[in-house]
Amino acid sequence: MEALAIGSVPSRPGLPPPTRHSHLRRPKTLLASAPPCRIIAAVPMDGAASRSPAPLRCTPAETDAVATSSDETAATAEATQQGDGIPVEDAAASIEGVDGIKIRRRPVTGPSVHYVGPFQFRLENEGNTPRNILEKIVWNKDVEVWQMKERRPLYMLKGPLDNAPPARDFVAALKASYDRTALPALIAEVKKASPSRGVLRENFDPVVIAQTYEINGAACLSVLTDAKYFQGSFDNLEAIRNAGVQCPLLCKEFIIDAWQLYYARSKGADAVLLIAAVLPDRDIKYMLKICKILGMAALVEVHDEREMDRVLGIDGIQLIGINNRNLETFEVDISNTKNLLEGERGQLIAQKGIIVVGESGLFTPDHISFVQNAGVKAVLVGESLIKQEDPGKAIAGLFGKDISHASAV
Ligand SMILES: O=P(O)(O)OC[C@@H](O)[C@@H](O)c1c[nH]c2ccccc12
Repeated sequence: MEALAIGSVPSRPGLPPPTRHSHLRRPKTLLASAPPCRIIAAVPMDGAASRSPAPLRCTPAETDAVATSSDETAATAEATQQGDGIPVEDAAASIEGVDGIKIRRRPVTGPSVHYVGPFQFRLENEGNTPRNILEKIVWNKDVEVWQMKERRPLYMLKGPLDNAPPARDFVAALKASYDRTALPALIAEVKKASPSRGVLRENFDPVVIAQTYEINGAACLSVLTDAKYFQGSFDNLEAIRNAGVQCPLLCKEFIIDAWQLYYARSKGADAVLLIAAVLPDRDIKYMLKICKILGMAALVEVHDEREMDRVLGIDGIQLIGINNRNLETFEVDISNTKNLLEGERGQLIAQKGIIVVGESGLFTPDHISFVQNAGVKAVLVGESLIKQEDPGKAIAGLFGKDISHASAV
């Protein structure tokens, strides 16, 4: 495999410049214990993209180099994710052990694409094949963010933010709605497609959908910005913000790098999603601080007891989202919300004054009462609204009553 060391590798910010073959460097112990690579494809580089179903390109982030959200985490992440000096099994274990996240944030054994002269080879092994959709999304996001950062370095984003209108108060909007309706406040989601459900709505005008959600009683809106898996965009977020919508906006993104927080704010976000399955505790803490500086709220999403306990150990969290959908398997079970709020966890949440948001799989007034009885004060709803002919009118159907400001509640 070392013979395939051809091509140059751009350096990643904050890391030493790569040596000539550093992108193909593998720890000896890893080489010794890793199963032999399978050669999946060998194609000439010219015209390869048009013949290959999934065009192969060697992008900077497909290298072994690691960029993390904080300098603080860089050292640990580099050590664990490159697996330097530890056998592959131990490398995998320590990655899983990084502050409790189960997914691998980057391919452990480096890129799967290699070049020999004009040929591209995809060499797949366990370490560079995503184990589930969440890993796939996050690995792709890593490449994407790195490219976006190259185009718009942080200093370019920071300047204009000084004169930008302040973020709207996402948490206050949820509380006001709950007080007004005595029902969970609605965060209505502007989502065209999802990896589990495919395209949810063909005729998709994000601004019109956002406006109809607002008129019909949504407290806040959630706007998908991931393009590859959800057909969302930051243009949608910006367009909704510029169209005069008053509701605070949640940027629904897979955040892995603090740069994305600044970018989201620059596009009009008032809140961001931080997914505990993807972020180690110290990244969550670090990002919460930046959100505070930017005036944005953070919805910290959990799916199981372990993630909930991790998050309850972090100070300063105002919003916890319980996702009823397992992002690794797509299974949806709304009793997850109830299970995670039972007993001491529910008591601690109440003591800390945290607002819990029930997320995913909510379709009927019974579902809404079920999660409300479990203790949620807000719900995040996408599919059941967006699939209806008039997504705004669908809100009254979901709650069993009109919750718009116009209605006498
Ligand atoms: O369409 P649903 O089942 O109502 O789900 C909405 C929302 O909870 C879901 O889109 C979601 C929850 N957490 C996420 C994280 C990333 C992408 C999407 C999500």
